[in-house]
Amino acid sequence: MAVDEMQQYQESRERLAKQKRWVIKIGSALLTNDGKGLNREGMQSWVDQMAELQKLGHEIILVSSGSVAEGMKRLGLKKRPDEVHQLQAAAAVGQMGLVQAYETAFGKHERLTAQVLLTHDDLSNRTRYLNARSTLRTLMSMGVVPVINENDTVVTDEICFGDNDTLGALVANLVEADVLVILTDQQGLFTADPRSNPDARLVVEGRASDPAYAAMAGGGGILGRGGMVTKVRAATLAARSGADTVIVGGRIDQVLTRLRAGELIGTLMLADKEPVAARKQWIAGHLQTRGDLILDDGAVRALREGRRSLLPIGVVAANGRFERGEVVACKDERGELVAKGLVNYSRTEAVKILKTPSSGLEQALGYVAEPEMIHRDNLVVL
Ligand SMILES: Nc1ncnc2c1ncn2[C@@H]1O[C@H](COP(=O)(O)OP(=O)(O)O)[C@@H](O)[C@H]1O
Ligand SMILES: N[C@@H](CCC(=O)OP(=O)(O)O)C(=O)O
Repeated sequence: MAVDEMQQYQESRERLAKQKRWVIKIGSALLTNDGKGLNREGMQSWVDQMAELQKLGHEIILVSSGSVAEGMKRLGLKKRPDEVHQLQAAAAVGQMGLVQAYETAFGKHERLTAQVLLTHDDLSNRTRYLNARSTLRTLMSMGVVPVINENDTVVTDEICFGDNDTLGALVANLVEADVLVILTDQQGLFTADPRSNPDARLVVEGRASDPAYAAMAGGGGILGRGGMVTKVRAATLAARSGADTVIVGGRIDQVLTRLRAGELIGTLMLADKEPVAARKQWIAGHLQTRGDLILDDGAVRALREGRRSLLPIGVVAANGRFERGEVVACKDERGELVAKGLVNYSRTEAVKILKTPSSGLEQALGYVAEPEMIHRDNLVVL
């Protein structure tokens, strides 16, 4: 490796180490001791490291596979069932063991965990997306570690394909993570599948948008079956909201704390844009507006000059038909477009809280979903 190349790689790792919010995905291939139930020793070690990262000020969200493998052990199944309903049943049985194991492991650090089961559909439905986002944000603010897995009882595509990598990336988008770490059974992404190509070399760093990496990636093993293809795709998805992805060997001693120390381990796949810029481009470009909020002059100034959130007190009218989580246009009283954003309240709710100070929301609605009408991270000023 050339000296300046090495220096550039080192600098990227130091930047990575300082990032605050990490989604950590642990794959079946690692978690399950080659199919003999959960690898509890490994789990305790990753949990110890996550607790260490939390002490250093990082926010941690865990996406963990392993339910099918643990269910197989509990049910005494020798091989992974071919029938989907049996896989679903195994996942439901195994999920109990999985969350028990994490709760015990984090309990040693006096940390609580929370079980969150999601489907891809939950994350493409705007209302459910915002609900999941608020729950996860609240858990994080309480210092609780969300332990997320696919809800295999209600969806079957992923369980057949064995792909929690995509879920990891969608969660990274959902919580606007800075980093997605994918822990797996290989040291990282190699130029070809190392199981069949002994000459394959480890990729140290690349851009998530570079199509060359998809071509290097092959399918997976018997337990976790998505392979590297889904990990590379996950890096591309995570990059949409600006998260960098590291694909790295979970068996590397102290893997997470070493990433935190800026060590050059695994493969770093960089996003092209900063997180907020990426998210705003997504809001501005891809989503249709469902209604209009009319803002008073003070609110227009707060958005244009102060880069603030839009509060209900500055909204004088709400037109159209929109639900929580949909995109609305924000206009001034002359009808000129000021901004677009993901609204926290439906139109029916919004009309009840026009010109209302944050302290009056509970009285007007009977509950408070969020103090802002639109949070500034979800707002694109035009
Ligand atoms: N280019 C590659 N570099 C590294 N591993 C690869 C590559 N192509 C395919 N693989 C395979 O992907 C597997 C990891 O994927 P998978 O079994 O789905 O793991 P997990 O359960 O962690 O998601 C590795 O064991 C490896 O054999
Ligand atoms: N949700 C299931 C399957 C997910 C799965 O195996 O994904 P992966 O670890 O990416 O290969 C489980 O927890 O076993």
